[in-house]
Amino acid sequence: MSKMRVYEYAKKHHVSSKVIITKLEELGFNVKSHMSIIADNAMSQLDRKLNGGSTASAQKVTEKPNKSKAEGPVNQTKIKEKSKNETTTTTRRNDRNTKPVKAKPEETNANRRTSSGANTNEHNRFDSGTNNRGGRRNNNRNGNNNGRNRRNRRKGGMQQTNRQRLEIKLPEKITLSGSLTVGQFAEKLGRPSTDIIKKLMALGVMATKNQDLDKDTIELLASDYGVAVEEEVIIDEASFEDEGLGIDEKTAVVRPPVVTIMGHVDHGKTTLLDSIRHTKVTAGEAGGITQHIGAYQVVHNGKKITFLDTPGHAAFTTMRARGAEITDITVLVVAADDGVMPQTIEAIHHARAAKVPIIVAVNKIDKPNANPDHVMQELSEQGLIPEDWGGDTIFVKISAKKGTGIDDLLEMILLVAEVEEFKANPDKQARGAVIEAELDKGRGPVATLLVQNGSLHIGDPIVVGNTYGRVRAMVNDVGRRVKKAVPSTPVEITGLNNVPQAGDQFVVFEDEKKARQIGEIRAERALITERKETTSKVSLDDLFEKIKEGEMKEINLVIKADVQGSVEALSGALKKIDVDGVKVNIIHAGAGGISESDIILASASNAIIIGFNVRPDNHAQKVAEEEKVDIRLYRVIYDAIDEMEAAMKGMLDPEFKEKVIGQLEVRTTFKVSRIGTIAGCYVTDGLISRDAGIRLVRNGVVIYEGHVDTLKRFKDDAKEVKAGFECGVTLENFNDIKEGDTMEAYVMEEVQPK
Ligand SMILES: Nc1nc2c(ncn2[C@@H]2O[C@H](COP(=O)(O)OP(=O)(O)OP(=O)(O)O)[C@@H](O)[C@H]2O)c(=O)[nH]1
Repeated sequence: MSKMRVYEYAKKHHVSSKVIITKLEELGFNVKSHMSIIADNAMSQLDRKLNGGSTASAQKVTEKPNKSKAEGPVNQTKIKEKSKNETTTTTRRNDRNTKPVKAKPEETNANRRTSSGANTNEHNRFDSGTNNRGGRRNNNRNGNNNGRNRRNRRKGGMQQTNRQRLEIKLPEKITLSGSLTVGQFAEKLGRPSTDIIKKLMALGVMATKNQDLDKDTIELLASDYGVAVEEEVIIDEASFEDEGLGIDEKTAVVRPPVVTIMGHVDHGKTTLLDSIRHTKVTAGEAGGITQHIGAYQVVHNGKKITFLDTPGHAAFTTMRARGAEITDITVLVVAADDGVMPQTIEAIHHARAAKVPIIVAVNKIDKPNANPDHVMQELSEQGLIPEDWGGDTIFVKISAKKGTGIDDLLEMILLVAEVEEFKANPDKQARGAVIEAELDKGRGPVATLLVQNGSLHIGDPIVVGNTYGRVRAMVNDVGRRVKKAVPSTPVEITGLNNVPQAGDQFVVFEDEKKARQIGEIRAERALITERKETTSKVSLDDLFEKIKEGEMKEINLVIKADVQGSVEALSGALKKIDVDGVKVNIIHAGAGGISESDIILASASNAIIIGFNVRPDNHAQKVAEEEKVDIRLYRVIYDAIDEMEAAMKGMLDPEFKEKVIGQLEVRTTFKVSRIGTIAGCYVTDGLISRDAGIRLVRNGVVIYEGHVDTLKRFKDDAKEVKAGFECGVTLENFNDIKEGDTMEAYVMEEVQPK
């Protein structure tokens, strides 16, 4: 029996949720709301109570025996219901004759087949004529010769029709996209519609020629004729992201690896990129190295490596958030004099979420206080164990500033590339992603593309994100005009009708007309999507639906908390939740406020953010809204765990949701002996009201949560103060307010269940 919520059950039985809640309470079950799931034992008792002892479906059948005549598409559920219906009726008759008949329709048919002795043809399993006769035979067995004669006459006629039908050859397979009407299905089979209608009747479904059949029913009927059903593959060329890069393993050849450099602030990412570029880009190339197109290629030992010239994980994950997976290898730069820092860990999590191998570059080894062993030790704790210590992570000691170890690093990148075997088909039409794009005053839209498969040529008709055009000019990373770009090559192109976005994907089409058509469709779709503000991102509210529909087997979480201890406690507890075999997967956990980087990571990995005693800053909040990332904030660890578990079980209480109504900055404070600390605030966004809930935030961490005690405009009490105005605020039982703190005003709003 599948799980059902109270309202679903009520709907099924055409009564109000209240009736069901009352009945459940009468049965001694505690029901929270109409959203509550009915336990299996409760459901069976409820079924009995509602139906006076019979099952729910039997009751329904008794009341409405001809429900199948109702309009609407025929589907398997209806058939199953009808089969039950049929069965119930038969059982009753047989009860009277004290001859019980097996319940399942197949078995009834099997009986019929055996008793008729002749027809073992699978194709006629559901033949309505025979099936009805089966029922009649039971009734007529007590010596009704008229019935038998009639049956024999019909049987003769039937055999003749079957012979005629055999002459019309059935197709081996039929194709379908979505549903078909009875008439269309019959036409595909080369059979009269009446045949199909009869078969449906045998299944207890009354259908007309124009009635829609769903896919399952079509498959069922077709298999009865021994005909296979194939889904028609409609290639939506405008949704090329779904097609992947189209790499053909058989003809694929090795391509250069694409490398991204990540690491903590000031650990030397830019210096390393510059150092590689200076030492490796051949001097004397036209344009030299003045050109910057967001990526460059170097040659080491005769082999090419492509570097993305935008250090930092923000760029990396923004790409991923847009669906582009372009990095093959991550070089994690860690300064030997500083060791593992928060962004080092973040970078590890970003790379892991993207399933990209990591090479560690221990930088600044020229410094007197450099301690590479310490870095190795710290990274081992993060699961990156050096090869020297028995692990499988490559560590290279470098000085980006002095150029030490750069060759070793490149050597190692090539080694990883060799092991991973990055391949592409240079002979295909090009596909890839946008690294950067901008509007150039003179040249119009300019985009740096990374060719990921195939080769890009001058003149190629192209669709890039929601833009299109023809590759007018193509320039490589050293400023040279080129006619062709093979896989893993970054090139800057002109000729697009608009500016695409970083991370957008591109595809070359056979002709310009097609490219234009596809580009326009995509632009239009993007506009509609933007208008609808639709999102496929997961939120705690819709988690259960996704689990139920089998869409989710893993729930990705980003956890942020005020201190490391809470991070560990919360991560540990959340990881243990296991509902319906769905696993909680923590892709990043760290101490500190919720930053834009957290949001982008969550967006790229379709994760929910769990914040404990922390808040997103204003910018992060805006990005979260844009990216539709669900942020859940808690002050009690158990609330977080309970809510996550409830959401996974579909029991999330949807009644109230917090709505932030305003943001305030504390600009000064006054201490008044009898009153306490008065915060002189400026409302930066929205408003604050007298009855609002307040959160006091210091450096991204929630210091206080409670209520406004007094709210004043100058000396007068105020009901609310809007953005752009100053006010005096005191908080209930709290005085530790400091200049520079921020306040978040919120109210609780009732949410209508979906
Ligand atoms: N001694 C020494 N200094 C280095 C080395 N690599 C980088 N630095 C210095 O470290 C500082 C930061 O280097 P950057 O390359 O800007 O670091 P980054 O990681 O790109 O920094 P952000 O862009 O701010 O994230 C600069 O002053 C560099 O000169 C090195 O190998 N040795």
